[in-house]
Amino acid sequence: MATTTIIDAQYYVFLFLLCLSSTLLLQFFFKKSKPAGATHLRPLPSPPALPLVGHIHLLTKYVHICFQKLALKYGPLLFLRFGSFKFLLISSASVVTEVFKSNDVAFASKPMSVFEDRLIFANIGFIFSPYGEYWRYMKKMTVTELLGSKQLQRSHNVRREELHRYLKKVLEKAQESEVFSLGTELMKLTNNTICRMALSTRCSEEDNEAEKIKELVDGSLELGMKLAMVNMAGPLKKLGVWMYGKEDREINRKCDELLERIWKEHEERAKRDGGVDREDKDLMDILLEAYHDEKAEFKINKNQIKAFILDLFLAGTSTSTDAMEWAMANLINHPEVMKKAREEIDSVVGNRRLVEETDLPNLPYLQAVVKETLRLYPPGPLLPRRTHEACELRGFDIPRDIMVVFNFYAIMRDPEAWENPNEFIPERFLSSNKEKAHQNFNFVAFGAGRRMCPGATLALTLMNTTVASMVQCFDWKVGKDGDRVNMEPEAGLHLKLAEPLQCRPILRFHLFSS
Ligand code: HEM
Repeated sequence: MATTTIIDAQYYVFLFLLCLSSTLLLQFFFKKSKPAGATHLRPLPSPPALPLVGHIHLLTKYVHICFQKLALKYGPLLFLRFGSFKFLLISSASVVTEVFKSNDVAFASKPMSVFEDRLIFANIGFIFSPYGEYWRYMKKMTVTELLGSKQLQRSHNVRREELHRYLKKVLEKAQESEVFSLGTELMKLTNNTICRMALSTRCSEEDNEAEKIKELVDGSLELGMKLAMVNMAGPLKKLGVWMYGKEDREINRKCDELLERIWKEHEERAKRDGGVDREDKDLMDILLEAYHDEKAEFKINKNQIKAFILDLFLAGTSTSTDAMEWAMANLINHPEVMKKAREEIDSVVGNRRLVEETDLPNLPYLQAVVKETLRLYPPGPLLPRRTHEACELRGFDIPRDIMVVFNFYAIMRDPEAWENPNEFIPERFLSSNKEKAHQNFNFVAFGAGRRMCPGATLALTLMNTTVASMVQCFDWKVGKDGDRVNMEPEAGLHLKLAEPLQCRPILRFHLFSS
C-alpha cells in the first residue's frame, strides 16, 4: 500500500535529512544560528545531542521502540530536538497520570499543520483543531449525539447487517479452503459500517461510495505523512506547501465534490421526510440540523462539517481494523486464550444463534482479550499534542505552544505500572485481578482527558462483536499446522503487522444470514 511506503522509516529519515540540510544552508546564509540546545525550558533531561541535527542520529526503524529505549535510559520526561523541530517526549504511566490529572487543559491542543487554511489538514478539521470554542462545541455534540448511546442504538442494525455480510465472505473462503488477507476484509467491514452510520450510503459493488471515501482518506493520510515531515523543515515549510500544494488541492476537490453531493441528498431527504426524530437518522442528518440551528452555541460552517466527516474515517477505520487484526493474531498464537474465549462464548451464547452486541456485558474474557491487544499494540503508539498554556510538570516549566509526544506504546508497557508488561495476559483486565485497581491512566489506547477518543464505545462494540463472531463461527489456521503468526510490526509511525495476516478459516457454526 502506498501509505506503507511513505511511512517507511528509512524514507522518513532520508527526506528529513534532505530538508534539514537545506534548512541549515538557509540559516547559514540568512540568519544567525541559535546556540545548540537553546530552548525556552529550564533544562529538561535530554540525551546528548549533535550540533545542528540534535537527536536525529538516534532515530531507528521503529520510532516508538526507539523512543521507549531513550526513556528507559534518560527518563520518562525528555526534551528532544530533530533539527529545528523540538518536542517533549512523555513515556511513563506516572507522568501521564500527572498530566491528565493536574494539567489536562494545558496539554489539550494539537500541533498546527502547514496547510492551516485548507480543508482536510487544516484547523477546520476536528481531530487536529486547537483547544477552543469550535473544538468544545464539536466534542460535546460528538459525545452526546453523534457517537452517543442513542445514536449507537439507532445504528445497531447497520452494524449487524455489515457483520453478517462480512461473515458470509469469510464463509465463501472457508468453503473454498482459501487463504485470505484478514486485514483487507476487515477494512471493508469497518469502512462500510462507518460509511453507512455517517452517510447512509449503500455499498453496492457498482457504485461503491465507501470505497471512494476510503481512497480519499488513504490519499489524505499519505499526504498527511509528507506534511508531518515538511512541518519539521523549519524555514523550508513554505517550500513543502509549494511541493505538495497541487496534491492537496486535488484531494480537497475530490472530497468536496463527493461530500457536496451527499450533503444535497441529505438536504432533499430532510425536506421530503422531515428530520428531528426519524429513526434512520445518520450523522450527516444530525450535523445538518446543527448547521441550520439558529440558536446553536456555535455556528459551524459547511467546510467544517465535511472535514469532520472525513475525520471520522481517518480516526476510526484503520485504527479499529488494525486492532482486530492484532487481536486475531494474538488469539491464533495463544491457543489456550482462544479456547477460553470460545468456551465463554459457547456457554453464554450457545451454537444456535450468532453473538450479538447485547451479549458483550456477559463476555468479560473476550473483552479482556481485545483490551489486552490494544494495550500491547495501540494502533496510534505516538500521540502528538501541543501545549495550550504554560504549566509546571515535575518541577519543570513547560512553555505554551510546544509540541508534546506521548509514547502510548511505552506507557502501556511501563514495568512500574504493569506486571510482566510484554506478555499477552488478558486475565489482567478481569475485575477479579488486583492489577485492575491501579489501571487509571495506565491504559491509554484511546487517549485520556478532554481530548480522549469519543469513538471508544463504538470502536469497542465493533471490535468485540466482530472478534467474538470470528471465534464463535470459525477455526483459524495460518501456514502449515502449528505455524505461528509473525508479530513483527511494520516500520514507521503506525503500529500494524509487517506481514499482513493471511489465514484460512474453517467453519464451526453457520449462524449468520446468507
Ligand atoms: C481501536 C480503535 C480506536 C483507537 C485505538 C482510537 C484512539 C484514539 C486516540 C488515541 C485519540 C487521541 C486521543 C487524545 O488525544 O488523547 C483519538 C481521538 C479521536 N478518535 Fe479515536 N480511536 C479509535 C476509534 C475511533 C472511532 C471508531 C471513531 C469514530 C468513528 C474515533 C473518533 C475519534 C475522534 C473524532 C477523535 C478526536 C477527539 C478530539 O480531538 O477531541 N476513533 N482516538
